Amino acid sequence: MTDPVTLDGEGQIGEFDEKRAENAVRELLIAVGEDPDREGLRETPARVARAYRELLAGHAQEPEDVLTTTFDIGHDEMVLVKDIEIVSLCEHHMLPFHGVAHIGYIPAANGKITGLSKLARLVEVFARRLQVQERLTTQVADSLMRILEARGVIVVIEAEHMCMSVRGVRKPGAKTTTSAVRGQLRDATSRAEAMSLIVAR
Ligand SMILES: Nc1nc2c(ncn2[C@@H]2O[C@H](COP(=O)(O)OP(=O)(O)OP(=O)(O)O)[C@@H](O)[C@H]2O)c(=O)[nH]1
Ligand SMILES: [Zn+2]
Repeated sequence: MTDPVTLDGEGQIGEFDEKRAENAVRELLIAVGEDPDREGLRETPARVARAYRELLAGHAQEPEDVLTTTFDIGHDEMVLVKDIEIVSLCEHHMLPFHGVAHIGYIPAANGKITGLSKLARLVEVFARRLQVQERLTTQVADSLMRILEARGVIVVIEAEHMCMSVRGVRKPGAKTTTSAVRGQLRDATSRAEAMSLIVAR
């Protein structure tokens, strides 16, 4: 039998086994004292399995799959896309965390830039995996540096974790901010400038 969930460092895992996920949800329903065969729950294992397939679709994708369209328009100043809504699944509790990502980069010296929507698609690739917010942030930043050969990158993610709001410590509204800054944007002045654009409303 192949091992279906072997994580490597980049979060690539095996095929999503929908039947196995369904069986697991059925077991969970029994474990919490429910009758999985009652009318309202009959289709639930299949629905939940489909939901997880969707929420974890990024495990089957690579950043290269979405950072495809590149143009050379000779723009060499920062490009910043703000308030990209994200939903991810925390790997500790498998509960969602949701919020916004802000992504800025200084294009390569050869002026290679990508389509604006591709930045949002890139976040999706990594958000639709079992994650911690810090890793999500650094994976987006490192992919942009590597694939676009960007001269600098800043990624800031602000999110609320359901595992902190609906259970455990129960602090709804608490927001976590993470950032990853690479290349030329690490310079104090550039970093401050980028941050001021990100916080400006
Ligand atoms: N750094 C980091 N921590 C996270 C993230 N998502 C969830 N956590 C934390 O992971 C930790 C897991 O702690 P544990 O003590 O093993 O689990 P727990 O008993 O459920 O912890 P509580 O949430 O405090 O009840 C918790 O403190 C969560 O808040 C994340 O994206 N980044
Ligand atoms: Zn959690």
